[in-house]
Amino acid sequence: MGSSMKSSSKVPVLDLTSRQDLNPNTSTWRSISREACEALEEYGCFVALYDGVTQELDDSIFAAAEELFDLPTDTKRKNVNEKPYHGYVGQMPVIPLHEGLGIDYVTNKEEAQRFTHLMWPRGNHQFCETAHGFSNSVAELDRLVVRMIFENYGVEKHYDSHEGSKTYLLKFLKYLAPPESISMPAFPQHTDKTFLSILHQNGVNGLEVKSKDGGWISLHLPPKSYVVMAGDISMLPVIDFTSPNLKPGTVEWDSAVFDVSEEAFQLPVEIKKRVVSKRKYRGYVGQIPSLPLFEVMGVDFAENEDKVNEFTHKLWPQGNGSFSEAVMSFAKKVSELDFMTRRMIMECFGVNENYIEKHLNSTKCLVRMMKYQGVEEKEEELGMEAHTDRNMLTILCQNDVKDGLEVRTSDDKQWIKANPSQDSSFIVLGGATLHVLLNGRVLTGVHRVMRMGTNTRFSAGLFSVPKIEDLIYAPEELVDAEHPRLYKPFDFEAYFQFTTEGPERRDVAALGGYCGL
Ligand SMILES: O=C(O)CCC(=O)C(=O)O
Ligand SMILES: [Fe+2]
Repeated sequence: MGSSMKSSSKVPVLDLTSRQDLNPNTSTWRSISREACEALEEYGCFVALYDGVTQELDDSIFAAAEELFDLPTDTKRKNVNEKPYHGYVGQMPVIPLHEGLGIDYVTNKEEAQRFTHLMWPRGNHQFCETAHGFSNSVAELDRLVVRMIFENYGVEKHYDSHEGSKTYLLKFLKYLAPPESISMPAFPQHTDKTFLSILHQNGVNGLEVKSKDGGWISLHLPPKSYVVMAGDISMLPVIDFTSPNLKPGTVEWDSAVFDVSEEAFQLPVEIKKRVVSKRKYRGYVGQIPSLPLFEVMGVDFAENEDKVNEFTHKLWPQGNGSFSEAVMSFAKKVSELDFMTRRMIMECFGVNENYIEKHLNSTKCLVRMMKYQGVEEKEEELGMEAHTDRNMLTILCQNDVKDGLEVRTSDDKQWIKANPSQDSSFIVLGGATLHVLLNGRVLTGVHRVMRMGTNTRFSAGLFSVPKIEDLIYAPEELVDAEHPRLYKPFDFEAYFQFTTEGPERRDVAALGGYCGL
């Protein structure tokens, strides 16, 4: 579980109390915002001094926690939640000192009441008021910090939609003292799967954060302080490409894209099999024994009306205009983002204009619609195995089931949830072809889909794929003494074929073996 080396660094403490009179557009606001972001970049957290929670609530929240943990285990177990670590956690052999109970959607009064009623069927007004009141006060701190972050990074126009799409979970956490005062982890190292987490504790220290040098920093928290911790979701950069014409997340978009894919997947298996292709990952794929939750429909040449209609016709001989229309408009709209992104990347690396033009016209569109059945159990289940994409660029979006896609960090140590930051977000992934074309300048990220929760997740992706006739090679301007040419020109189709002959062949390492110099 990693080393226990201590670090001498200190996590910054920022004063966010009312004495600072924090108002947007003041210099204090801007400088504290900058400090907050610097701390999040450096340590992934900071300590906030905050007086928005009254002394009374501060006292009563820990009394409430004690009262809650004192309930019989069977009662606590009634708090089930399909999301891991949201319901009751306790009596786990690997973390014997720990117990946790989550109240999901706690800032909503009815939800706080529902939880209270579940634990105390005869009612516990005091508990409910405390949990709800404390959460609302801490949510104010969350909103303050999120506003600071958004403004500091110049994306304030997305603040409202971010806020609108957010819900709050209050977690009560208890850690028993270890026996005979030996020091042992009460909870293993991890990152939070949230955007931000805010932690408050009674007078007993224990939380440690890992610094960039790998050492552990112990947090000694003064009274009225809160640890503001960046979760995985804020680790992925968000880039604003908002265009008035591209409106995912709207009812129209969702119904265009995800309704038709639902309709297609509802067809009987024999019909879906009419579009099975010899080429894996095209046409229909489903009923894979190792991935029972997963099905996909891939429409190749989605920019070409005849090809799309031909595909549609195989599924619906009587025709289905809305399916063809949805596939083509998805391809057209998302291609704009694909072209823009690829152009920006290439311009950034100094690729000449002629090559960029030629390159942009050398791809075709594959639209893939994916379905991942929900799961009953509390456990996570694999929806799509870990892999890298082979094409140029992949752009993904999903229905209202945001959880699922995860990307692995380049040190291979962690999986980060790639949840969209808001309804209108797309996830952009570079494929192996882009990696070759840019002479290794961009990485090809390993990603997978994990399912949890009972709802069915639909995702849709635009895959820009080289046309068969073009050889892929890095232009001269990306090759110099510092960046020797890494790969021979390669034929995408032949490479694709190579990768289908064994799962390990999709690794970037295998790419080196295939066409490395
Ligand atoms: O469904 C998703 O979000 C991921 C799909 C994916 O990685 C793929 O089709 O290559
Ligand atoms: Fe993928």
